[in-house]
Amino acid sequence: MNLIKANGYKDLSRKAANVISAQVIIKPTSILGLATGSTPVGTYEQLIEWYQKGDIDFSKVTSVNLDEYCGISPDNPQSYRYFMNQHFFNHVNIKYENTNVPNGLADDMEAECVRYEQLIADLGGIDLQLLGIGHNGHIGFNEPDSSFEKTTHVVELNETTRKANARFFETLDEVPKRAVTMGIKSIMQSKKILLIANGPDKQDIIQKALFGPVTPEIPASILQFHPDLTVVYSFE
Ligand SMILES: N[C@@H]1[C@@H](O)[C@H](O)[C@@H](COP(=O)(O)O)O[C@@H]1O
Repeated sequence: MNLIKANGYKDLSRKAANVISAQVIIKPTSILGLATGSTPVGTYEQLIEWYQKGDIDFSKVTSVNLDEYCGISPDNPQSYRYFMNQHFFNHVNIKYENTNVPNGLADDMEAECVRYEQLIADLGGIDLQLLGIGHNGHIGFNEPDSSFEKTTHVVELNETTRKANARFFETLDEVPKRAVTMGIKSIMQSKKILLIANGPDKQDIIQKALFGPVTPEIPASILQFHPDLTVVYSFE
């Protein structure tokens, strides 16, 4: 595990963007696993800035996002597809057809999970997966559970997660109750993982996830077993 302490959010964003940038420069056809949430926003901003300066080229990159809410259309500003377009895809030269987010509106969610998992396999797996972390240790939307759910699946979001995400919605009632997420196996099979955590409220869960027992009650704790994990954090 490679632990990198950053001095505040701007520094964290720059350091995380450096890891992604190095990946894309070394392998322009990289498969990037991308994440939503407030933490990666600064990382995307930094990457956009470097793209605009001509330092990084996304034209051959393919992306696969971790998760999406069920029952929300891609045009809905609260959807993760919309988030990715707004915060990243619309500002760089990644080809839209090479960007993938699970379809939360699929009629048959089971089939959508199978399709998404197969898509990742057909791409040859993820080269670098970016992850944030929820206060309960969730990664993607893999919520604390009695076992590690392996592949892409539909989850019932728990109350802490819905409350934490309610800030993006008008009311808590509007926060979807279900989401589709890559599973632990999908994430763990990524060749490299970059976990980012920002703010004093993430210190406790990072401590538990990285240095406590590996348990599905703290989904991120499985990352201790990943052979190429980089964690960039700032608890300021
Ligand atoms: N599904 C996302 C996660 O992928 C993200 O890591 C988490 C933390 O978000 P934030 O970075 O806003 O704390 O929020 C959501 O639940």
